[in-house]
Formats: sequence, structure tokens, C-alpha cells
Amino acid sequence: MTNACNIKGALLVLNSGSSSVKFTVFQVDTVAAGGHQLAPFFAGQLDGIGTAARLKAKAADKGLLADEPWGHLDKGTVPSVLPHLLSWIENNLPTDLPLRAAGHRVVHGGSLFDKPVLATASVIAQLDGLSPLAPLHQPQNLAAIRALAKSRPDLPQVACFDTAFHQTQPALSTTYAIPKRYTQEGVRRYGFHGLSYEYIAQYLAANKPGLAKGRVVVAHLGSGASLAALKNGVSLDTSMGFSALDGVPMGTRPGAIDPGIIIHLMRRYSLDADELERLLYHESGLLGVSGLSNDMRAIEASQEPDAQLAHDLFCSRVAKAVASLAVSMGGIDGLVFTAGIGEHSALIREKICRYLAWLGFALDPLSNEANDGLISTDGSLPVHVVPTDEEYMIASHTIKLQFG
Ligand SMILES: Nc1ncnc2c1ncn2[C@@H]1O[C@H](COP(=O)(O)OP(=O)(O)O)[C@@H](O)[C@H]1O
Ligand SMILES: CC(=O)OP(=O)(O)O
Ligand SMILES: [Mg+2]
Repeated sequence: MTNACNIKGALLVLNSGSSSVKFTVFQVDTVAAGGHQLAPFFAGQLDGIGTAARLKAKAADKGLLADEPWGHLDKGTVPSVLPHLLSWIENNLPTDLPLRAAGHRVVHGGSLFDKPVLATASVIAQLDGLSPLAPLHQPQNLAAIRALAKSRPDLPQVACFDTAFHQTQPALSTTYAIPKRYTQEGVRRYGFHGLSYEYIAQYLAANKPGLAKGRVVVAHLGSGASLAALKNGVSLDTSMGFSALDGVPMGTRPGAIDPGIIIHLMRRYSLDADELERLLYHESGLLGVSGLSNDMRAIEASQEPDAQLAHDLFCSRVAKAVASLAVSMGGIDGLVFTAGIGEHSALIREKICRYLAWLGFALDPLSNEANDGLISTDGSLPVHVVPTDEEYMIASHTIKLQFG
């Protein structure tokens, strides 16, 4: 790190979705010993793009920077509002903190990318080829890079992949039992949420070194949800596969289902690829089962039997995934909950750990209610709640790649 460039400026991290763009601006300083220090400066999100766009932003000290309708700037797509968002961000930076680089979450790097990469035109073209594998995420991720390249062609942009952290997995984990010719063409398990798992692995190494060396299942439970088996901080297996549809049920995605269902739906209802895509990415999961909502808070608040079923189904499938990943590691030494649901729902964690009591897990009710740190009883295998920070991970990769 001694040859790191001397920089002071701002770094923009973008996580662009179908109707929202989450952003965090970090202040970057070069420290005396070499290397760089990252401090969040402000963060926010522009959501409701295409319906009722609204910008919300807060400074690092939680002071409100914006909470305003943006419908007048919204032409209905993420790229149409991005130049306005970028201007807003730059206008809110002090003059001594110029924007120096941008880092992006890009969901799919396929077999092509096992680490972050400068998003040149040819890289973007290669990543475009992976869009059909992640239709909910990849086109939006790339739209943000393109929009930024248009308004700020001078700004270095780094793509950081959800899939990269899982490239350490053995063939035993990545292979589907299908004809080899398809496997060779890239029809294999990739895994996602890798930036989150990488952050948790680093957090455990720094704060729980004993556990970090062991066999840990991390449950990233958000709108999209997956689990990963980390042995000595390295990804050995994960519940998501070729696309972000596999594994456990999610807000609007079903998780693993019998592929026979797809054949049945095609034959019986003549569903085509676009209709199946809509069904599997937008209409299934918690929303499909409950008929009520994709939001776990609404599911939890409802007394409707179908909402209860959706809740139970989620917990039971997550618990089964924990047990399955323990097999991949030859045992389990601890469990970590993270992301929106994992960090905030004591009831979900309690139900999952009750399913796993036979493995040696038991939660302390008071610690569990606190939503942070160690939440298991003394006699239990350790269970932790660790808030994830994908944005910090992206910023840290971007700095390393761009400035050394
Ligand atoms: N207090 C809470 N109780 C239950 N679920 C919660 C709570 N807070 C947030 N969530 C759930 O977290 C999910 C969003 O998680 P998040 O990690 O932000 O997802 P994403 O980044 O994929 O949009 C939503 O289903 C939301 O309902
Ligand atoms: C890959 C994935 O499911 O991402 P998200 O949780 O952001 O939807
Ligand atoms: Mg997320």
C-alpha cells in the first residue's frame, strides 16, 4: 500500500435496481501510513422511478438532505433520471471534495470476472451478454454505468460483482447434473450476494477470528435472499445458482422449484419465456403465497392464513438451506443473520433457529430482540446478527483497483 496515490475526494457507489437507485458517497483520504480511508459522507435512494419518483438522502450524521418528489424529472426509466441524480449528488459535495471515481454493484459477472474490473465499453458489452441470466438486476446495473459514462466520460467506473466471491467453490458445488455440453457453455451454479458475504467474512475475521476460521453459514435475508457456506472465510457453497431465482423463497421469487413445473406451465397454459420470467421474478415468493405483499413486515403483521403460510415457508426453507450447507462444510460452527429481514426480524430468526435446535442452536430471547451481536444462549452454537454493508465493500474494491 506504500505506493498508493495521494488522493482526497469523493467516491460514488451505485446499486441500481428496476425502479430505484441506491447511492452512497464516501469521502476518501490518503492516510499517513499509505492506503486510503473511507468514511460515508451521505447516502440515499431515488425510488418509485416510473410511478412516483422520490429522492431521499441523509448525511452521515443522519441529518436530512432531501425528501422530495422527483416526478417532474422522471421520464419513466432509470437512465432518464440518472443525470439529474448525478447533478444533485455533485451539487451536494463541497468544492474541496470532487468526485474521483464510481463503483457499481453488478449482479452477474458469469465465469468471465472473478474480481472487480474497470467498466470499459468492451467490459460493458461482455456484461450485457449476461443480462438474460439476471433480468431483474443486470440491465439496470449496466444502465447506471452507461448513464454515468455519458454525463461524466472522464470518471473511472468500477464494476463489482455479486458472483465473484463464489468463484472459489469446487465443481461439486457449482455443477448441475445436466449434460456436460451445457455445463461447458456456462450453465452452472454461480451464486449471488457475494459482496455481502465478503463484507461479513471480513467482519468476522476482524471481530470474531475464532469463528471466522471455522464453518459458518451466513443467511443474507433481504428482498432477494440466499445463504452461503464459508469455511475459513472462503465460499464453499451457496443456495443461489445459475440465476438469482434458486434457493429459498424471496419477496417475489419462488426459490428452488421442481423444473417439471416449468414444463407443465408451458404445455398447460402455453406460457412463453417472457410470461415465465414475469411469474418467477415478479409474482411468486412471499407475494405469490400470501396474495398480500412481498414485504416481510406486511406478512408478519397479517393474521391471514396465507400470510402465515408464506412466513412459515420462508423460515422452514431457510432452515433446510442451513442444514444443507452444513453438509457441504462437514459440520457447522456458527450462523450469521444479515440483510433487511435477517437484521430486523427477531421472529424470523427465532423460528429458523427452532427448526435447527437439533443441530445445537438456541436463541436468547432478549438478545434476539436487540437485533445485534451475539443472540444465542451460552450452551448454543453461536448465532450472530451482523449488519451487512455492500456499499462499503464496493467502495473499498473501487479504491484499490483505481488508486492502489
Ligand atoms: N423490521 C423488519 N421486520 C421484518 N422484515 C423487515 C424489517 N425491516 C425490513 N424488513 C424486510 O427486509 C426486506 C428488504 O431487505 P433489503 O436487504 O433492504 O433488500 P434489498 O436490498 O434486496 O432491497 C423487505 O422484505 C422488508 O420487509
Ligand atoms: C441477487 C439478488 O437477489 O439481489 P437482491 O437481493 O438485491 O435482489
Ligand atoms: Mg440487497
